[in-house]
Formats: sequence, C-alpha cells, structure tokens
Amino acid sequence: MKSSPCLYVLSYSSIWTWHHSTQDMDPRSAPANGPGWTSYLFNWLDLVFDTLQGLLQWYQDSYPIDIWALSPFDFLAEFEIVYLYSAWSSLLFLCLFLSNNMTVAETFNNVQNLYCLYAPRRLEKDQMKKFGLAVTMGWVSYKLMLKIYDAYWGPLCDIPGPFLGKFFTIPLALTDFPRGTNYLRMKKLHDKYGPIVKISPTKVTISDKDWIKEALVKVDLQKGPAYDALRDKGRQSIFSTRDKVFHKQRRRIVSPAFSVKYINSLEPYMDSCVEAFVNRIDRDIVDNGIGADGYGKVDIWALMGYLALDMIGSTAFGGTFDMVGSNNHFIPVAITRTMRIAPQLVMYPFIRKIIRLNPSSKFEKFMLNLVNNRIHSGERRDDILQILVDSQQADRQEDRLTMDDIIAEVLVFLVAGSETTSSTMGFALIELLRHPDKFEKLRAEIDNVPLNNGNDSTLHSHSQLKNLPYLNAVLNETMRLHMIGSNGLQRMTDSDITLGNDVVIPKNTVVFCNVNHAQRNPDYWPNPETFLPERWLNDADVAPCLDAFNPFSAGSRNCVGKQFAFQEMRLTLVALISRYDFMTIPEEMDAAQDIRQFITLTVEKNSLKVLMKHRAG
Ligand code: HEM
Repeated sequence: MKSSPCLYVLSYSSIWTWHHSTQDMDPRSAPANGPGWTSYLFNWLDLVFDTLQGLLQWYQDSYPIDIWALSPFDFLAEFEIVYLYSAWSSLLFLCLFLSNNMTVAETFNNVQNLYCLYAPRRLEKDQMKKFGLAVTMGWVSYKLMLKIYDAYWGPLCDIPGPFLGKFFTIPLALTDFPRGTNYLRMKKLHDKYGPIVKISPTKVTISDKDWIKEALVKVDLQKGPAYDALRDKGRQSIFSTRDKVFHKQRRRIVSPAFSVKYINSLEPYMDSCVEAFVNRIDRDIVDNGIGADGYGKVDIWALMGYLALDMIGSTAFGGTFDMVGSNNHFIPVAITRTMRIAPQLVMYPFIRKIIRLNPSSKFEKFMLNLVNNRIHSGERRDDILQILVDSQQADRQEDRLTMDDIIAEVLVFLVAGSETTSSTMGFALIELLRHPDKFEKLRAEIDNVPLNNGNDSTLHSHSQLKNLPYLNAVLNETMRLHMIGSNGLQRMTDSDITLGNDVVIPKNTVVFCNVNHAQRNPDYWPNPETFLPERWLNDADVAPCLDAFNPFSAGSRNCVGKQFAFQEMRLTLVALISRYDFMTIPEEMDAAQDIRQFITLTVEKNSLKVLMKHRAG
C-alpha cells in the first residue's frame, strides 16, 4: 500500500479533532484529578501513539505488506504489542459476553471496569473510553481512506480483478480451499479478467506471454518475498536469494556443475540409481500379489519420488541415500517433512517467526563430515559436490564457497531437484497411461533404439535418447500441461516498470508470472487442454508457441538443473516403458485427477498405484 502524505495528515488531524473535541477530555487543559497524573499519562500515550503512527508509516513504505488485510495471527506477529492489546480486549469481551449472558453494552462496561482495575485510580473511566474511541476512530478512518484511495485512485486502480482484492489481501485460508488448489483459482481469474489481474492492493498476476518474458528476461525482476521463507538459518542460496549481485556471483560458481558436459559425466551414477529402481519394481511386483497374469501392484509415484532423491544423493551428497531400497535415510525423510511445512511458510509469513527451516544438528553434523571427508581424504569423486568443494581453491576470495555455503547449496538441490523431476515423470506416465496410442508410439520409438551401451548395462545411454523426437515431445507436452509452479513465479518490482509499453506497475508490487495460464492459453495453443505430443514434432501443422512455454522459467533465475532433469527423466521413462507392461487401476487413475500445488505440483494422494509386469519376449 502506498500511503499518501495528505491522507496521513488528514487522518491524523481527524484523530486530533476527536481527541480535543471536548474541553474536559483534554487532561492538559483541565487536569481533573490531582497534580498532572493523568496529563503525564496522556502526554505519554500521545508520544507512543505518534511514534506508532510513524513506525507503521515507515513499515508500510518499506515493506509492501497490506497490514489491514493481515489475519489476527499475522497482526500478533507483525506488531506484537498493539495487537496483543486488541486481541486481549476482544478475547476478554467475548469471554464475558458468552459466560455471563450479558448484553453487549453491559459487557462493554465490564471490560472497561476490568481495565480500570489495572489503570491508575485517577484515570477516569470516561476519559479512557473517549480516548480509546478517538484512537480507534482515527485509526479506522485513516485505514479506510487509504484503502479507498488506493483502490480507486492508486497506481494499480485500473487493473481489473475481484472486488475484495481492490482493498484486501484475501487470506489464502479462504481462497485456497481445498488446500493446494489456489492455482485453479488463479487460472479462473485470468480467464475472467484477462492477462493482468489485481489480486490484492500490492499484488498482480500476469499471463500474457510477452509480458511474462519482459518481466522474467528483459526487466529481470528480482524474486518476491515468498523466497525468504525458503532460507534455512537465514543462509542465502542460489535458489532463495533475492539479491541480484549475490545471485550472479553464486550462479557463476555453481553453473559448471550443471553444464551439459558435466551432467553427461554423471550418467554412471544416474544409471546405478535407475538399476536400483527397476530392481525395486521387480521386487514389488512379486511382493504385492503377482497374479497368474504376471501383474503385481506397484506405487510408481512413490518409487519415482525415492528415485529422484537417490539421484541427488549420488550426484550431490557423495552417495545414494538408498531410498529406493529402504526409504528411511534421515536426510530425505527430513527434507520431505520440510517440504510439507514449506508451503505454509510461503503462504503465511508470520509462521516464519515461530518455525524456521533450520536443519537439525544431526543434519549439520552429517554435512560437515561429508564435506570435511571430501576435502581432507584427498578422494575425488566427479560429482556436483566436488565442484562446490573445488571452489574453495579458487583464486579469488569471492569465488570460494564456505562450508555453510556448500551445505546451503546441496540442500537446495535436494529440495529443487527431487520432487520437481519425480512429479514431472509421474505426470508423463499418467498421461501416457490415459492415452494408450501415445504410449505405444513412444514404445515403438524406444524399441527402435538398440541397447548398444558398450557394456553389459541393460539401460540405454543418454546419448542414444537425447534426440528421440517423440520422447522429447512427450516430456515437453507433460510440462506444458503440468507446470511445476502453477501458482505463478513470484517476482517483485524494485522500480516502476511498464509492460508492453502499456501497463504501468509501480515499485514494490509483487508480480506473479502465471506460466501455467500461458501454457494453456487457446490463443497460443490449439486444443490447449489436450495431451498432444504431436504438436512438438517437426511436421506439426502449427509450430509450438515457444514464447509461451517456460516450464523451467526464463531469464537469470531460470532452472539451473534443466539438463540434469532431462537426463534423469529420459533415462527413467525409457527404462520403464521399454521393460514393463502397465495396467491401470480405475480408482487410482480417478484419484490422480486431483492435482494440488504445494511447493511443486503433485497428485493429492502423493501416490499412484498401477499394475505392472515384465514385457513378454
Ligand atoms: C522437471 C524438473 C524441473 C523443473 C520443471 C524445474 C523448474 C524450475 C523453475 C520453474 C525454476 C524457477 C523458479 C522461479 O523462478 O521462481 C527453477 C529454479 C531452479 N531449479 Fe529447477 N526444475 C526442475 C529440476 C531441477 C533439478 C533436477 C535441479 C537440481 C539438481 C534444479 C535446481 C534448480 C535451482 C538451483 C533453481 C534456482 C536457479 C536460480 O535461481 O538461479 N531444478 N526450477
């Protein structure tokens, strides 16, 4: 909210007018009881009130927080003392009202009496009442005027959106119901209001492909306040930092670990994870009631989740977590728990004052041992961790990562690189199972590639797979329909910007880039809701609208792990489709239609059971 100075003066003067409207109420002009006791108190209250106003003003100017729209819990966290007082009075009021069967007026009187018990004896009840009323009325009128001014004359006043959003940040608890479905509401808002929607006094969401590109690439907006929640122990990381200079520096150090060449060299680690994965599937097929037809039940969604964690374990933590084998390594288990809390931290910033994403001391110890061993044992393992550790030998001080930095980064890879990839693979499989003709087409393409890995591996090599047109088409189409950040990528303006030479967005506005809507927009994609990998093939009637396709984001903050993810997804999907037959379980497929957006997009149950068996022949 932008407070205009004239409104401030207006509302402040209204408080003063109220405050001084009756002679007997101004204790300085008529100290009714005793030698200035009350006047000292009033002077003091005046000072406090003045300071509070100033502080709130400063706070609003510094942080684009819509104080008025915060929930009571938020209030407590943001302005503990003021709101503790009001919460206490409301509670008292309510208790008396409910327990004593009183009228509202009687309850009000009783609350006042209670306050007077604790207030100095000479402070008249009547004075307190008037003063309280004056403060409240002044405050309310001040806030109301600001709201109305911002809604109808403020810089975002011409941007369409829901009526209440003009005045308040509607608490997510009211709109994100059932939890994780806010992305559907965002899409509906764009369908209704167009490419830019004002969702609160300081927040807009955009879905026009060119505006998204401008925001992410050309203007290269800094990340928004939600990323503060994803900082453990306050440590900055490549993912969570909002500081552009810090980010540039960190990205330069980390990028070599994600170059195409380096990712290729990680293939043996990935292969052994995929081998463990298919062994686990074979075991589950047998354990979970293999029938005469050879099919057994497998929770393929959960296993893909374990596989993705193991992939990060073996490439960034120096060894697999063996989640696929035993699924109880404490690190991924702790991370999974954290991922469950993280959405609450993003949605309700005040919780951050109570809970932080601090890794346990066990985790810290594990990581310190891991990095120390790598440094002091002299052992080299060509993986992502090695690149981070090697940075400590860099010539320039600013290119060296400290122990804390290394811990922060590998933690990020685990969070940003596991569920994103496993969910995308899961959605690809679901789409293929829903479209058996596409499944068969992909299988035919894979069957045409002989296993000539040059060793006894039963897996295809990535170099054989990376250019398979239909495989890539399936992955792209999956990511078009299932954008991993479907609520929108959060950014914030640090100066006034103009989108498309048309729409002005003022400084300190939170901007959500709704890539999900752009990827499903009929203006950019024919039959946008249909799973149609063919649209990505060279001979497609209409070329895909690449400007409206940003599943890995774009600009300086795009996904550093894109090549890693593609390699992992290709190796895994091909291993699955080339060696197993699938049969769907109708109720499981129905349940998989319930898709939720928490930190990433996922199926609500976090599970999908299918029947699998080895392919004949
Ligand atoms: C299909 C899989 C993946 C998808 C769809 C995906 C998507 C994204 C998106 C949309 C962002 C930008 C977030 C934003 O702008 O707010 C991002 C950033 C990031 N991703 Fe991924 N990601 C995937 C896999 C991975 C993997 C495997 C890793 C690492 C092993 C990874 C590491 C990162 C990091 C470190 C960033 C922050 C980059 C920066 O700010 O410079 N991601 N990812």
